[in-house]
Amino acid sequence: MNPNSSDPTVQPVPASVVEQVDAADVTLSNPKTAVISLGSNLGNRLETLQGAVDALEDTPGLRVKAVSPVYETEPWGVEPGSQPSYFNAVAVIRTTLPPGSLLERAQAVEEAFHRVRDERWGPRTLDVDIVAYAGVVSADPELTLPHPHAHERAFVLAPWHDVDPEAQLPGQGSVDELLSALAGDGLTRREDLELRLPE
Ligand SMILES: Nc1ncnc2c1ncn2[C@@H]1O[C@H](COP(=O)(O)OP(=O)(O)OP(=O)(O)O)[C@@H](O)[C@H]1O
Ligand SMILES: Nc1nc2c(c(=O)[nH]1)N=C(CO)CN2
Repeated sequence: MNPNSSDPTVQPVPASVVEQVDAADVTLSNPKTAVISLGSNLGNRLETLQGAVDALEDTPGLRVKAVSPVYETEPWGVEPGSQPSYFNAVAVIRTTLPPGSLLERAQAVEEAFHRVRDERWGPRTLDVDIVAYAGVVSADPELTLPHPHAHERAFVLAPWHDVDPEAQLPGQGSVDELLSALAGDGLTRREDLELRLPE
């Protein structure tokens, strides 16, 4: 006899709960690769980018697998000369965090570096964007995947290409081709600077 069938306190688990638990198990046991873009154009830009890499590594369920070279870049999307130049880099991570939790962590790291949100594309101590999360494609404005501007930003594609020349931007094509289609102006690889991969 089924031992539960005579126990009135044991309710069947609703299918929706089983689905959620299964989905969580899949995430927990199955780390995903994600690409994070880092940018800074205020304060000590290199120190801030390194701090962000270290803070990401300090996140439970997240490992930084690669950090790109550092690029000095002209501010994109704003009046030329209206802001200081950026330092940009990308980090490739493996994580068991689902996308929404990764975004929360990214925003907490920005806040730790005193990021102030006022104007769109305004100058900032630190910007941490999720460029891509596994092959996920989503139009959710809270978390659009891949990042809605990634395909048109050489400051994202060039460092990503450096660490993964075969990379694909889900729904957009190869990073190599997307990068070739953009003028590489306003981007200088800073050979004299380096971000450390946390140990
Ligand atoms: N892939 C993504 N990565 C980070 N934030 C995202 C993403 N998709 C949507 N967002 C949303 O965008 C909002 C604004 O982000 P943020 O202030 O960093 O924009 P921004 O850096 O000024 O511009 P951009 O998003 O074009 O880089 C965030 O609150 C977040 O919810
Ligand atoms: N060069 C450069 N330009 C930008 C950057 C950035 O990181 N680098 N970030 C922006 C908003 O996320 C807007 N413009």
